[in-house]
Amino acid sequence: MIDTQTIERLRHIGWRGQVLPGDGRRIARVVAQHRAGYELHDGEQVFGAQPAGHFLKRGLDPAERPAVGDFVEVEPGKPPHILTVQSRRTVLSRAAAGERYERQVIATNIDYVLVLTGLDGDFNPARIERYLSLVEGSGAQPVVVLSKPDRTDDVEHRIAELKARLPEGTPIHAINGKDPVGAAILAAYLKPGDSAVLVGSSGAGKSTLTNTLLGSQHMATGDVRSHDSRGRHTTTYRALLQLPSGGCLIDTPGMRELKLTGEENLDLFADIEALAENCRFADCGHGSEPGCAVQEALHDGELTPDRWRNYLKLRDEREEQATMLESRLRRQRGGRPATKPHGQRGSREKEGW
Ligand SMILES: Nc1nc2c(ncn2[C@@H]2O[C@H](COP(=O)(O)OP(=O)(O)OP(=O)(O)O)[C@@H](O)[C@H]2O)c(=O)[nH]1
Ligand SMILES: [Zn+2]
Repeated sequence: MIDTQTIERLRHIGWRGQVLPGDGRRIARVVAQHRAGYELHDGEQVFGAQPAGHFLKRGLDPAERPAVGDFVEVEPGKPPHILTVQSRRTVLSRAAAGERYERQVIATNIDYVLVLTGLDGDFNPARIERYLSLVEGSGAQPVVVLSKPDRTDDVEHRIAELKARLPEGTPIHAINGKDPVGAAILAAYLKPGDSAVLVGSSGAGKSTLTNTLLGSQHMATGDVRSHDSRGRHTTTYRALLQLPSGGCLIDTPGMRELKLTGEENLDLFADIEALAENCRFADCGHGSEPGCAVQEALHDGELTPDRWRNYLKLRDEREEQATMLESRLRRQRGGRPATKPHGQRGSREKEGW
């Protein structure tokens, strides 16, 4: 049955497929994942579902299981079952502890990651860089959104500072989160069929901006947490918000609580890593060694001291994190040493990082 209405509805929640499945099966989007199962959205309503047995097989790469953002084929029933995961156009992931280092999928099929930071005292270019490093390689496009421009006299200067620092072409917008006219510029990233997520530290203005983007619709949206024990207006949890501009905002606890733990990959700094390979000595500490390519680049202004420091910080955190993971895994194994000692990456680990 060719059901144009169904296709239309799915388009609104970001589906780009062409053909609906037969046999009474349907397509829906994963909007939340719990221990007890999945929450799916079909463009109209939210319903629960269980993964089919083959997703639970031991040894299956966890990245192959349904994840938030996935479009899945569902078999009706009580409960409905997720049969297949449609191919993903983008995958946001991070390294995670498990039996070995592996990628944990955070969200899929996200077109834009809006990285939100206040221009007030919270302004922190290094943190923005870290968020971008998380987005690197996902296929999603990062967009830097600077909120609270009304809280500083320094907007132009801070934007210039960021521009100099971030990869060329990264969009940067200063937007008062309470101003619908200003926020309208983000419609470019929230067009019909686009999916975006909003990330940023607590208080950056995510809820404020979300409500502004939702406009008059925001009170009418479903899935609002019905009771709030604290009795005050807090962020209502709505996993998938369909915006008036036609795009949708995926608002998952997984993204909201996204902590930067040093697990990010450092692709953003690939140029620095490449640079360091030109040092005369293979074990160059990039201090006062002769023939150090990093020192030379710093001297020439090719590499800014800020960026170099941030790179070193991220690299150290990553090493620290790896050491912690390693000892945790060793404890889990009952004290046996790791099969792959820290610092000696096998091909699997390399993929993971
Ligand atoms: N002056 C000004 N205040 C803003 C702006 N955007 C947000 N705020 C204020 O900043 C505070 C925090 O905003 P929220 O939207 O709750 O921040 P959040 O990122 O959702 O925070 P969490 O829910 O903790 O993750 C609120 O008091 C907002 O009114 C802005 O552009 N200008
Ligand atoms: Zn060097």
